[in-house]
Amino acid sequence: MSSAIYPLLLTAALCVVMVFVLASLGRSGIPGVHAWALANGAAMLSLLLFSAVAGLPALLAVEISEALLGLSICLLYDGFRRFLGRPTPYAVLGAGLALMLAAVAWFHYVVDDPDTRMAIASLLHGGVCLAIAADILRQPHDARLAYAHRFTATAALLFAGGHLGRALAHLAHPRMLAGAAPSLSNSFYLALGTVALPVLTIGAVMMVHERMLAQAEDMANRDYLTGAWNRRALFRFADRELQRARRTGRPLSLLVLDVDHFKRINDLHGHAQGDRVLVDLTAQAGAIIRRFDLFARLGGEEFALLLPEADADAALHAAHRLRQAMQRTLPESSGAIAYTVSIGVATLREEESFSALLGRADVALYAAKEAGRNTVRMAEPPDGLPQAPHARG
Ligand SMILES: Nc1nc2c(ncn2[C@@H]2O[C@H](COP(=O)(O)OP(=O)(O)OP(=O)(O)O)[C@@H](O)[C@H]2O)c(=O)[nH]1
Repeated sequence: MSSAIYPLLLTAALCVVMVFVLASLGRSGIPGVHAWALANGAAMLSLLLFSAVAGLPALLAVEISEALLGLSICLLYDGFRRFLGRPTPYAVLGAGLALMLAAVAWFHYVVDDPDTRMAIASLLHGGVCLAIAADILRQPHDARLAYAHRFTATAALLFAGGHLGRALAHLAHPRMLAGAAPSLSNSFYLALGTVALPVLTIGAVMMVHERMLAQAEDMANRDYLTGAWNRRALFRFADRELQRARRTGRPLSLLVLDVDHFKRINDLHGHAQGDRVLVDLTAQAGAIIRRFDLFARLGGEEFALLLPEADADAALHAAHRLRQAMQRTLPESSGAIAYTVSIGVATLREEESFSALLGRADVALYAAKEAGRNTVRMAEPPDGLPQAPHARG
């Protein structure tokens, strides 16, 4: 048995392990997992055929094994496209695979030229690896997913470069890589060709894990109905911001807002329409707030907006903008749904806890309700300064 067979068998075994790993992620419902498992299955069969080459008919040893290996890289690509939420260009992939197989058969039966055969197969693999890297790099993603994305894109780029280099080497130096004696370049290209699929599958599994972690984090920190941060996330974020404000001496403000006569909206239009108001209000806030502000649902129809680096004037300005943006009428078949909000504003005092700040913002909200609703009220200012203006509009 040639020593070149061992890496092939080892990689085939790795592909089997990858199928089991991916099967364990099947329940996650994350798109792409099944395609990646099929890719590893196809690669495993192909590698077994390649390693049994001496005892096989030529068609199985060359065309079928190349077809399975080509199919495996195309399935891998399909998995990444599904994962990234993009349609797979099946026609292009199918045409590429068919062309590669036709060329392989030509350079097998018409002109027996193993170098050109290998170069053509490497071109397909290199091209697909390049497409995988480009798709991952192009996809905008959450910072929490950056590590696995970077790992996989870099690996795909390296494999693309390796495959393309291998194709050139076969074309430029026929027979250089086909010798039985294991030269450095021979071993390098063999290793490269065989480990690409398991390594890219490991990248895919890392990407799935990171996405699942981010989803679990969102489930723990986000409000299910509106997608706003929840009370738990607000308190954790506030704790960090409070410490930062103390350390840097920068201001920190909090807005508490509540939908006016929300019970009436529910009674008049139904609970589902009430929910719609809460979702709409969250979207309005999302369009206004800064990247580092945190908008959270405290519960029911009450929300909070934490404004790092905002003093009383800036917070009041933000509150007026929000109040205006949330004076809305939503079209509905049973009659338009009009809603408004009242807002209480407080700016952090020295040595004040977040609960105390929230309490003062709540008192200011109550004052806004008392003043007739659809208005903004400021909590009593820090250190006995005069009351900030709180005109409607
Ligand atoms: N649709 C919907 N209603 C909710 C939700 N959570 C709480 N509510 C309702 O919100 C209403 C709050 O009513 P109240 O606390 O009386 O306040 P309000 O009618 O908004 O009156 P003011 O705040 O004084 O202007 C109650 O009827 C709750 O059932 C929710 O997630 N969806």
